[in-house]
Amino acid sequence: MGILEKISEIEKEIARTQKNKATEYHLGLLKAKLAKYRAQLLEPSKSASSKGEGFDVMKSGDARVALIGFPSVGKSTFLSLMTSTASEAASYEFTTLTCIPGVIEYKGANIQLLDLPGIIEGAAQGKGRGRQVIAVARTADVVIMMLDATKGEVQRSLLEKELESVGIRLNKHKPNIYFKPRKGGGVSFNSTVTLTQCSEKLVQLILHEYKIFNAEVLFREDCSPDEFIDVIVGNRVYMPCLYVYNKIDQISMEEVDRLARKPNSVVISCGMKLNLDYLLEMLWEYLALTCIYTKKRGQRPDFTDAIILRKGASVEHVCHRIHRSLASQFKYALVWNCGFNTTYTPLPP
Ligand SMILES: Nc1nc2c(ncn2[C@@H]2O[C@H](COP(=O)(O)OP(=O)(O)OP(=O)(O)O)[C@@H](O)[C@H]2O)c(=O)[nH]1
Ligand SMILES: [K+]
Ligand SMILES: [Mg+2]
Repeated sequence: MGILEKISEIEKEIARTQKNKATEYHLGLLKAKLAKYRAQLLEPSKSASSKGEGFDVMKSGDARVALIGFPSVGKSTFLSLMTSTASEAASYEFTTLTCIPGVIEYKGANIQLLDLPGIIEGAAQGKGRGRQVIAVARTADVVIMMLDATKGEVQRSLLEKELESVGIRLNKHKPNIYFKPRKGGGVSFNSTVTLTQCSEKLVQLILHEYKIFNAEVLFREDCSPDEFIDVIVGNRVYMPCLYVYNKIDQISMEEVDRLARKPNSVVISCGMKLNLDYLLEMLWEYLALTCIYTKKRGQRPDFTDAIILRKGASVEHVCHRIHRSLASQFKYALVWNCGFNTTYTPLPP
């Protein structure tokens, strides 16, 4: 049996297994198996053709945003609107076949925007250019999931499922579980909170499935078995995602209103250039970038030249951006109106 068949067998079994106390362990085990097969599926295949030409775009600028969506939702139209790069747009599906980079200049930052081919159901298993697209998505700082406002919600959940199945976690934080395999001593299990979804026995079972017999596990949060598996597997990507509903020129005001109220969502029309400014504001927020301006003694700051860093960056990060020798000679900094961490925390080596 091929991996795909095994995956589908397990998925079917999970679907037909009733969720209750008696089946809890069985389900946990199935999920662990499922995650294992998916991981195998994602291992780069030996044949060179799967790599796909036209997808290895260099990272550049201060941040990277990937455009993910079904065909013909308006991704290329959006790239051409927001950047000085033109990406061919047309009414037929799969107009775009490679990764097309553009740059959005905003608040002095250069944000790399990547137009990508449309993806469809089954993308994660290699349908269309799904795998290449998803591989690019993993390298982004934020994903814009572009949706056609005239089409149903099913698009959104299908794409979420595709990304989920390859270990991309949208708008979720890393589960707060301490996990450390060790040489001996069995599994030591502890939790600082009451657990309603996992138990020591279930954790043991899942670990055994991964052939881990010695480890330290500490739950600091009431996590689910899936979240625990994510921690064991380890290569998950936790990524902010903005759901962008395009083509609102085609739907009623009531419908626009309904979509706009959904969490993490923005409504736009590329055709009529509606709400694009607001989308940029939201994107900026999701990228969590901050502008730092330097000033000379007795002079006003130079607001035309910002140092762009992630929120949470330290003064040391700023030093490194200015000159790599600055941090070692650094004595103190005067910081105004800061959205960033002013304590001096040495960078990891
Ligand atoms: N009505 C309307 N049509 C739009 C809007 N934005 C894009 N379109 C149209 O939608 C069609 C598809 O646009 P593309 O930009 O090619 O879509 P895409 O997502 O890049 O498509 P693929 O590259 O094939 O995946 C084109 O005919 C566009 O003119 C919009 O806001 N409103
Ligand atoms: K198209
Ligand atoms: Mg396109």
